[in-house]
Amino acid sequence: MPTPVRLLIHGASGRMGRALLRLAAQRDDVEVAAAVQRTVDQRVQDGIPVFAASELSGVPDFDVAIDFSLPGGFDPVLALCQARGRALVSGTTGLSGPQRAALDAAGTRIPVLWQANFSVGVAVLDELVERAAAALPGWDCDIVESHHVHKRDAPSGTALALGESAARGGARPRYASLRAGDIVGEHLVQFTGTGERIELVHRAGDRDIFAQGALVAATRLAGCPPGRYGLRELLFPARD
Ligand SMILES: NC(=O)C1=CN([C@@H]2O[C@H](COP(=O)(O)OP(=O)(O)OC[C@H]3O[C@@H](n4cnc5c(N)ncnc54)[C@H](OP(=O)(O)O)[C@@H]3O)[C@@H](O)[C@H]2O)C=CC1
Ligand SMILES: O=C(O)C1=N[C@H](C(=O)O)C[C@H](O)C1
Repeated sequence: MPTPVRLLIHGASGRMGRALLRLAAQRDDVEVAAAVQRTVDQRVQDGIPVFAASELSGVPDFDVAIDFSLPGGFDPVLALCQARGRALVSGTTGLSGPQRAALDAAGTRIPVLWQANFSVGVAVLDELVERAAAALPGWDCDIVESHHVHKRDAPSGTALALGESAARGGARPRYASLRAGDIVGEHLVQFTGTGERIELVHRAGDRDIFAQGALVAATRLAGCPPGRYGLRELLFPARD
């Protein structure tokens, strides 16, 4: 049995962080070295040491940090990974242009994977959107995303990433956002011509799909050379 990959879970008390901790506990290829959240009320949880964001420099050694926090928490965890020479998997959305540039720069020193959406279904949707956009010149392209009322960024990271794929295919996407109830995440990409319409839609029913994707990506990123990695090349290595 190979040695488990040691994880730092950053954003541990959040909706995604809780799913990551629960699913990591069910796997034998990872172990959680530490959990980090903005504020701490319990120093140890289920045997895992918990640190406040202000204590980040004191976390024990780890192989890969998994970050699902907020843009305000992103810079410190990226800096920590670079200082320690450790890999980073991040799904935090709403990052600024400079933060995205810092990710690219970090890829020259450590293995880095940032992905707006860690579900397999959205990875496939992304391919379909680019192909549809290329095949439908002149059609309108609208991306409608729906999420729970607690989500802060809009359009969602996924909507923006799908829009980039549509643009690569030649479309000029427009965006609309809906915040309602407890919707986990839905993305509709609609291509409209004259007298006809194509709708490509992905509906996430459970955050576990994102958490599983991030955990698998972390196990594959551990031990990789420095670089800026994509989810598809880690999940489907034979295809890319
Ligand atoms: N790429 C993907 O597949 C997905 C991405 N996301 C993205 O992941 C992020 C988290 O989502 P979600 O779990 O719903 O959010 P939550 O608000 O539920 O959780 C946020 C977490 O980050 C922590 N946090 C907030 N600010 C900081 C900071 N400055 N430093 C360190 N930790 C901080 C919070 O700690 P505390 O509780 O102490 O405030 C909490 O643990 C969002 O950007 C979301 O868009 C979500 C789902 C899937
Ligand atoms: O905040 C969320 O919940 C989600 N955020 C990601 C995004 O911004 O696209 C991914 C997913 O849709 C859930």
